[in-house]
Amino acid sequence: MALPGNPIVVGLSTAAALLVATSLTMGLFAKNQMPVAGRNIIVTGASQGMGKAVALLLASMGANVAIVARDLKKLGAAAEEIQAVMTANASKYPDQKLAVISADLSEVESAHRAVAEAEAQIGDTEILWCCAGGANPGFFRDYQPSDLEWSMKTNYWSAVYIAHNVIQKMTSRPPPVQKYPTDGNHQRKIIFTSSLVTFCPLVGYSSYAGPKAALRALTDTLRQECLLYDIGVHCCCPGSILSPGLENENLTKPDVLKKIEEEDDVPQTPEDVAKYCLEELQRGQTLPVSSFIARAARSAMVGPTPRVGFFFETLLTWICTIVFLFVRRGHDRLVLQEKKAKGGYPWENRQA
Ligand SMILES: NC(=O)C1=CN([C@@H]2O[C@H](COP(=O)(O)OP(=O)(O)OC[C@H]3O[C@@H](n4cnc5c(N)ncnc54)[C@H](OP(=O)(O)O)[C@@H]3O)[C@@H](O)[C@H]2O)C=CC1
Ligand SMILES: CCCCCCCCCCCCCCCC(=O)[C@@H](N)CO
Repeated sequence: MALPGNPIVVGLSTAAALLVATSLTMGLFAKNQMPVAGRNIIVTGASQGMGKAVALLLASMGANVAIVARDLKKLGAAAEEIQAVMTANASKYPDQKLAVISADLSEVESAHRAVAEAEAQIGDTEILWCCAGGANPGFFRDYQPSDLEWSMKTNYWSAVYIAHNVIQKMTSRPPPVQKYPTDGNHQRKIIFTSSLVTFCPLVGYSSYAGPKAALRALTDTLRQECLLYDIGVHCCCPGSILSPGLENENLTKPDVLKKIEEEDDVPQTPEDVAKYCLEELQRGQTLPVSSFIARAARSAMVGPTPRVGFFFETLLTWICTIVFLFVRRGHDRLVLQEKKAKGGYPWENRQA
């Protein structure tokens, strides 16, 4: 037979072919899909937690940054840290700009004002990264209607009003000339922040999972429309972040949810979340995650959303679809234990 007989040659060429195939699918040879140096970026929720870490990271890489949140005192403290990073950068990236904007983004007029002020100070928006959000965990039956509305405003409208305004502005003018051109993709971008909860809804997050899943659905839909405008649309889905927001929500978090989170999730620092989400964005991932657990959950829930690293991600999809059956049953079991601890259904012998 005329097959290449030498096993070393066969072995080496197979290995080389596999390496090239995986490297291509894993995006190793791919271009940077999100260069940030010299670009104008609005970061919302940037006075603390993940948003502040994102703003600091982008500033350290040479971006012009506009930070938006409500409380001016917290904004001022964050601005000092960001300004220090920019000052240290001055020789590499001269004239880096920082804008500090106080606005309640859940109000449409304030959201529009925030964009106008940001653009007056740092220039036309090239990237909007929405981090503002927060959770008020509890049981659905115990919420007031206003609690449910609060979550929708805080997580959904605070991102949608500003993104809508920025997209209208972006599509009415051509992309700007790059101050630091690279061979990467300088496409403009909208980035939302959802949560791992959008892949694995959990007891206690009934007010939060809806708006966060809505952001993911919006991302998929808007990504498709934005092919018309060459604007990228992405939605970060991190697990627990060691932020002031998490400390605060833990004060009212149901015990059963705390238990699930302690067992299944390892909280990350805001800095790690910012770093890994940015790496995923630079690889072009539509739903960036920052931990393996979130990546596993995403793979089971990715559906038609584009994925980077198709072969590996699809293999993970097959495995995690099965694993998820057991994970969910484990969570259900913890909920049933909670029912027992509480003395049955609420209308029976209920203690709490
Ligand atoms: N912490 C976690 O465990 C996880 C969080 N997430 C999500 O990641 C994002 C960041 O979370 P985290 O780091 O905990 O954030 P924090 O809760 O610590 O901070 C929230 C930020 O958003 C701002 N903000 C809140 N509401 C508004 C509003 N209406 N208008 C303008 N700014 C607002 C806050 O400032 P101010 O109050 O002054 O307005 C603050 O800067 C959120 O979207 C969150 O849902 C996702 C997964 C896990
Ligand atoms: C295939 C296997 C997948 C397994 C997945 C199991 C995940 C369970 C852990 C859930 C952690 C919740 C993190 C998000 C919290 C959040 O968004 C709030 N803290 C907001 O502030």
